[in-house]
Amino acid sequence: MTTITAAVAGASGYVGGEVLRTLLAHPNVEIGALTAASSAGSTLGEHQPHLVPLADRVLEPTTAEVLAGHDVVFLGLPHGTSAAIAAQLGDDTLVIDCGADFRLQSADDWETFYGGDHAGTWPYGLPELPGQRDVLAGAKRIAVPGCFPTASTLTIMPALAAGLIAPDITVVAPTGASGAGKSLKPHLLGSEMMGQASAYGVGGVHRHTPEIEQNLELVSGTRPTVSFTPILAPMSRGILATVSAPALDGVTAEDVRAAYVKAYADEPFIHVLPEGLWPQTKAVLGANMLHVQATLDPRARKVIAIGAMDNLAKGTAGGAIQSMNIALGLPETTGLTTIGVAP
Ligand SMILES: NC(=O)C1=CN([C@@H]2O[C@H](COP(=O)(O)OP(=O)(O)OC[C@H]3O[C@@H](n4cnc5c(N)ncnc54)[C@H](OP(=O)(O)O)[C@@H]3O)[C@@H](O)[C@H]2O)C=CC1
Ligand SMILES: CC(=O)N[C@@H](CCC(=O)OP(=O)(O)O)C(=O)O
Repeated sequence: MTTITAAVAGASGYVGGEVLRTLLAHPNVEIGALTAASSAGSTLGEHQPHLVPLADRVLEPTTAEVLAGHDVVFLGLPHGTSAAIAAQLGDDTLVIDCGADFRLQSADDWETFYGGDHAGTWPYGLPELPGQRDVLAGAKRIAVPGCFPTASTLTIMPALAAGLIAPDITVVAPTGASGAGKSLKPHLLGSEMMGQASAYGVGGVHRHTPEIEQNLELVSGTRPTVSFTPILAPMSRGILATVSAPALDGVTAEDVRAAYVKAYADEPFIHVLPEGLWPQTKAVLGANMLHVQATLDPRARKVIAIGAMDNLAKGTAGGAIQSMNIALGLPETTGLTTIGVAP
């Protein structure tokens, strides 16, 4: 059996932790160096108590010297820090960046939504996009999508691809606190977020907006308008992407259902729910899985699609390992579970 060595930078963070949890179940992977910043020198168990098999491993500083020599390096680092590290890792290493630095194709979009210089564009790790598995096969650099772009794109993609909707898409998406990472932020204190839901990034300013548009342009050939509103909900993990768009003349609920069933019939990590059932975030917790359902609102003449996904699993670590499998020529589903944790 092929054995792959994998290092994880940012191992003390939420993404690093979920990458490691997933890699521990991967039959081909041997876990190598684990790195962090302020936590270097401490053990992984101090930060990730659930990762018992790695509890005694000591976190090293995040340097190219420590990360070199592995087949795969996962970067779970803050925005803006990946490019310098990646530039020092040779083309014989597969570098998988879970941050945003290499996701966008347009330097203008980067400047508008992130500011500063655009580091570049890497093969985009969303295998379900048209033609993307070919792009990822043999890739040596992969940009893991943002969590909202994965959920939103996959939730509306079949309706757009089948020509059922106008390119005027609205996304409203409750999400859990883990999406913001581990570092202390006042609005994520339990006293602030327990028992309430609150919108943020309102008015087309959230940085995932151009990424969703970029993905959907690949689907339909023209760039749609996306109005995206995220909502912080009192949960740890999860996204419930609620996506709507005007239905074109003559489109029926049966057309919508048929488009989703057909589009995702062979996708191992997307489950179209039986008619009448709607996605729930708990059903996909810890799973590399999107649950999706769609219908027509006949009075408003809108297609309504809802997708549930774990932001850290299919939304980051699971998606990253799915793309890794494709890049390395392994079966795409290796080491990935589709079974959630509920209630
Ligand atoms: N959370 C999520 O749902 C998702 C996150 N992402 C992206 O993944 C990346 C990591 O996110 P997340 O795990 O949530 O964040 P966390 O804040 O939980 O973890 C950040 C990690 O990066 C390390 N780190 C911090 N500063 C530096 C630095 N200057 N150089 C090297 N390492 C550093 C931290 O180490 P230490 O503990 O020692 O400070 C920690 O291990 C981000 O780019 C984020 O945008 C992508 C998709 C979803
Ligand atoms: C609750 C919360 O703050 N969620 C994050 C999710 C983004 C994310 O994790 O993706 P990136 O890799 O692009 O940072 C946010 O909206 O910014």
